Amino acid sequence: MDGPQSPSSTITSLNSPTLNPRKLSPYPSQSETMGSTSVATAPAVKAVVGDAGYVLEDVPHLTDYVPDLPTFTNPLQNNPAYSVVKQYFVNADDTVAQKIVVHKDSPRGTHFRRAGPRQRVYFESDDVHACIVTCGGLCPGLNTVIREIVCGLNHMYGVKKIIGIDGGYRGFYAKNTVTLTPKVVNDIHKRGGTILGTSRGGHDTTKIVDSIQDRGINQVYIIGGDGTQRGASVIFDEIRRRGLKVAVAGIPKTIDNDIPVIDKSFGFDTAVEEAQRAINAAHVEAESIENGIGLVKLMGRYSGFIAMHATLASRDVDCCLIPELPFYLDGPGGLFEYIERRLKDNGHMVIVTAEGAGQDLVSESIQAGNSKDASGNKLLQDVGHWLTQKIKDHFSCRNKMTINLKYIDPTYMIRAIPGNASDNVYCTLLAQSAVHGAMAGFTGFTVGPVNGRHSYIPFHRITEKPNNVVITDRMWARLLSSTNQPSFLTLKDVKEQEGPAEMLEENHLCTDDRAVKEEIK
Ligand SMILES: Nc1ncnc2c1ncn2[C@@H]1O[C@H](COP(=O)(O)OP(=O)(O)OP(=O)(O)O)[C@@H](O)[C@H]1O
Ligand SMILES: O=P(O)(O)OC[C@H]1O[C@](O)(CO)[C@@H](O)[C@@H]1O
Ligand SMILES: [Mg+2]
Repeated sequence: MDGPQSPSSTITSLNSPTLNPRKLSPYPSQSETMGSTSVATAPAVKAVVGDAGYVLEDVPHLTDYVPDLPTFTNPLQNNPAYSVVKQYFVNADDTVAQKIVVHKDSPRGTHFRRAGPRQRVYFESDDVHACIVTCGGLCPGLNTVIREIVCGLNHMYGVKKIIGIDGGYRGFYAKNTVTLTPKVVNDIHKRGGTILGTSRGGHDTTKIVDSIQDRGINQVYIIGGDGTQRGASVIFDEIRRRGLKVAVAGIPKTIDNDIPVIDKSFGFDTAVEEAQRAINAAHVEAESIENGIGLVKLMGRYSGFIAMHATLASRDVDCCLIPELPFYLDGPGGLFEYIERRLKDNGHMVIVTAEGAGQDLVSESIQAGNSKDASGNKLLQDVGHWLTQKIKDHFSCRNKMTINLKYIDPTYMIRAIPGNASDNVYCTLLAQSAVHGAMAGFTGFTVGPVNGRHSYIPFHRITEKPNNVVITDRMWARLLSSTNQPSFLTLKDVKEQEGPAEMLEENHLCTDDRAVKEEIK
């Protein structure tokens, strides 16, 4: 059987006694979303509950709200490249476990629908009219994802009508579109940025869905971070409310790696690799001069993954500061004391700070306004300049010690480069998984690897909370042991940081989500 739903177990509806979809659902209730026009709507959360605590958090399907849709043979069945591959098509029942470290009696936990091609599709190739949009900040690999969506649609499914939306969400209603063909996108993966342009703000749901409807678009590929996926979720809600046969697929983009559930985001590896160049430069500068300090600022608004991984990779870093780590400057166990000791012991040091680190401290000393960008994200104070000044002031005070501090801010240089080899392969898989999902009629999903297997994840799981570094986790312990920096933590801080035991598990960049487990209890 190859259909949208797993044949096993029960489909949990809005009235399920097992899960409480109102608490899980980011969507308004049916009565809230239904206007005067009456269309069939699917349950806000699709969950299949099985034995031993198994839960499939499924994604919506066009058949949930558009009745009697015909299906077609997947053209890949006759594609010379793919038809020879045994088991190329994904079994309709395949799901991917979010939790892979299990104990004898522990519940099997949350699963997601496995991504990949299905035997039957819900679009005829000639009828597909796809569009691609990129939103939010830049990230290495954006162009690769665009390229591979275009090539995947064209080469695998014979789709010819593909357009690009110019300049993010507002491009749907304020700009002309761009025609995308395999020829147009052939070389773009070698360039940084996005050939489609991007923007923050400008998300007008009604105008966007009007534009989708007016242009006859029936597959929407939305590449962007947490804000973008929130925008994609409300676009999907409106499309479903209007009863349109339009598949909405999100491809998660975030250089900060702050999207939960997925193993890691594309561009992250490239960013960590590129950050090594800045850290090397800081180290060369610092060790060439007496009491040299190299300070490098890396991206990471609320999540310090780039700083943490760049530090671990480099081994030249003596101190890493991230948004998740409360630190302090003065007194025993503080940053100044550590710098002094390190300079006395080693003659030089390298500090890496994520841009979001120490924002509370910076705001205390600089009268911070509450400015936001066009998407409503808080604009951060420059921790790099602030730290530079603070360190210089501290050591020059009463001629304490002569130091030489060099500050390097490579943030935009890192963000603007093309994806590296491994990110390019990763982007290809993301794009192809999104294409397979949309062709198979799935909608309202974000695609991404969960424990190494590409999966379709409902929007609300991606947007409900950010992925953060857990500083009571083993990865941060490795960092502390590599840098020898103070932990800056009191026992009380540790207790507050600690979640249940599973929060302390390692293996993945992403942190586990407890919401559903709480629901199931
Ligand atoms: N809650 C929301 N509802 C609808 N649209 C949103 C929402 N949040 C953000 N958006 C829209 O999504 C787009 C991108 O959002 P944002 O600028 O926050 O970047 P992002 O996708 O989070 O990427 P990144 O933060 O990694 O650069 C913007 O056009 C913004 O208007
Ligand atoms: O200057 P912009 O374009 O607003 O982007 C800066 C932000 O974008 C990010 O790279 C996320 O995409 C953050 O790390 C950073 O704070
Ligand atoms: Mg964001």
